[in-house]
Amino acid sequence: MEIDSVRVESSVWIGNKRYKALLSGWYFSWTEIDKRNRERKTISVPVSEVIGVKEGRVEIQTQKKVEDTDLDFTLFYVKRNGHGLSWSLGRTQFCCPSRGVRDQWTTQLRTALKTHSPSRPHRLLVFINPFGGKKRGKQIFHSLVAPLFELAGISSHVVVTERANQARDYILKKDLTGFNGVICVGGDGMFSELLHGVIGRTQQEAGVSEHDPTVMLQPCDLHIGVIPAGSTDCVCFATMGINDPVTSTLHIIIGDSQPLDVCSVHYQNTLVRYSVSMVGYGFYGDVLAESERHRWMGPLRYDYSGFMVYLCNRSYPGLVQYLPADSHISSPRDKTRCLSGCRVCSESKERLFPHFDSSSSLYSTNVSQCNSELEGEWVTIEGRFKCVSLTCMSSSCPRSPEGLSPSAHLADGTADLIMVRETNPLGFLTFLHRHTTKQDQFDLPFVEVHRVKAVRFSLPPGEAEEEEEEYEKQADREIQTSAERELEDPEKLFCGNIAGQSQQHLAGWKERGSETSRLKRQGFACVPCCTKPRSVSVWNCDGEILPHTEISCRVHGQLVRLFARGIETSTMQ
Ligand SMILES: CCCCCCCCCCCCC/C=C/[C@@H](O)[C@H](COP(=O)(O)O)NC(=O)CCCCC
Ligand SMILES: Nc1ncnc2c1ncn2[C@@H]1O[C@H](COP(=O)(O)OP(=O)(O)O)[C@@H](O)[C@H]1O
Ligand SMILES: [Ca+2]
Repeated sequence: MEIDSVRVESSVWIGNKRYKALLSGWYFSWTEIDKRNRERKTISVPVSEVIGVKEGRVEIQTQKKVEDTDLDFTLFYVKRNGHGLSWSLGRTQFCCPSRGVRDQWTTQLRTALKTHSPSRPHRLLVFINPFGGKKRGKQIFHSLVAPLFELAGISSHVVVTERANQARDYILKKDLTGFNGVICVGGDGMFSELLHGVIGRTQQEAGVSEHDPTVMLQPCDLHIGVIPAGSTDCVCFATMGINDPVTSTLHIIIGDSQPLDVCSVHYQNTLVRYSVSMVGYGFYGDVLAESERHRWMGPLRYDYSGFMVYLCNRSYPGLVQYLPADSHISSPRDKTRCLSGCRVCSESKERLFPHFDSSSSLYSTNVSQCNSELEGEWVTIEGRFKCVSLTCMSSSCPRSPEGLSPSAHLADGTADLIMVRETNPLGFLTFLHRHTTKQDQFDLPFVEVHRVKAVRFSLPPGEAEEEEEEYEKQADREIQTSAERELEDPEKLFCGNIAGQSQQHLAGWKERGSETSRLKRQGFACVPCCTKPRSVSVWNCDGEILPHTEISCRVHGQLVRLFARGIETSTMQ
């Protein structure tokens, strides 16, 4: 074996073939040597993508040695499948000429791993929503995720949630010392809980008021990981290009880091919620409100409700004001894509954090800095809309592989405002259908899209009071909705599949249900489709119904970090 400060090299065997193994700089590679000593095919793995090195011949699932030998070691690494977005665990067994050489390889590889991957997590806090999506969260974690964490030497503390907001409250209140990240196994709603916990805690610790809509929020260090097990899984899909638990787990293990823009939603001077995917009024709000009554359908509830709400053919009056972003940097119709290593996003960092103090890793929360982000001329648009949506990222998901706004950026400090004016049913169907194809959904006469830093929505003066009064009356008659009736008989929520679930689980759902009915009493939530005229819709904020109609939204560039790297272009091994 040859070792110098930058290279380690030796002959090894894989099966009955001889190879030259080489560790050089950032890469470990092995090249087949044929019988005439000529070099053949090389496989090269970046050290940063090595998952683990084990002595002996080790199986993936059991991690047990299948044969006790002093000469072998097994390398586990990231393997790209298909177009490269889907990752799986690669495994290669190497046989060395002597035990000494084997021990040197394992030592050198482990040292290289520490040097080249300093930001890997060692301890993670994991929250599993047992009821998200198709209710397979626990199974996904224990069969696919936990064995990989163990292989990579990551320890985890697992909390299976028993009620809504348990994960958020845990992050806000408990001691998180020693954790390098928080992970959710669930959908966008579960991600949103972690988002609120992490942002809230960071602001508490930094002494920043989340309610002040003009304040510069403190960016969060604690990384968030998403193992998709929900209904839409938009956050996962839009940051990785795929919804696959193993791919997500591998991104977490290697400590990938992707900054993400977050939109804060305020009602007057109170923070209502944060959003990363969609704040949507009109169609998307109505779909969500309708879908809550059909939760028992699982992910299909959105397709069913989408169809029902489409048939209602509603449009709503509104006054939209927005603060445009710098159109010289990028535009929602520039046909570009935010991909891994995106130039627009990396160049945004300096603009977003001009006073970053690298010695303390703190960002000055100077209000004047923040106000400079809020400088510019507001634009006002009034009309009747089928929907008004704001998205900080593309919001691509399996239902819409290109997303709500295909050219939006994950971390540029802007969001895209999409306004779809009142149109005929066929026109709106064309708009919706284009979300499922590569056709431009903005190339329609009744659609407007703008890249923005902030948005305000209100009901047009005059019309507002009259219509809200009428809506309040309608909503009062709807207090006893079918959702409530289902909650009185919670087994229906789970489609009869309730055996073995604790009362506490039901209480969690009940808490959500009573929140929904409280909103209904206030006249904010949806009433059964099509039966009555309505002039006020609701806001869908990452899958939660907001309790206010008149809101203001502001984008906070790169506020949180995910264990992800953005969507990679094809990089086959
Ligand atoms: C004729 C075909 C029409 C197809 C229309 C497709 C449009 C899809 C746009 C999807 C945007 C998704 C934005 C993400 C929203 C999620 O945060 C939210 C909650 O997800 P989860 O917690 O996983 O349940 N999902 C939704 O609001 C569902 C919207 C579905 C609209 C049809
Ligand atoms: N144990 C639980 N019981 C009831 N609700 C829960 C529980 N754990 C999490 N939740 C809530 O369920 C909502 C939906 O969860 P999510 O994982 O996003 O699934 P889905 O994608 O199917 O909507 C989230 O908003 C979360 O707050
Ligand atoms: Ca953005």
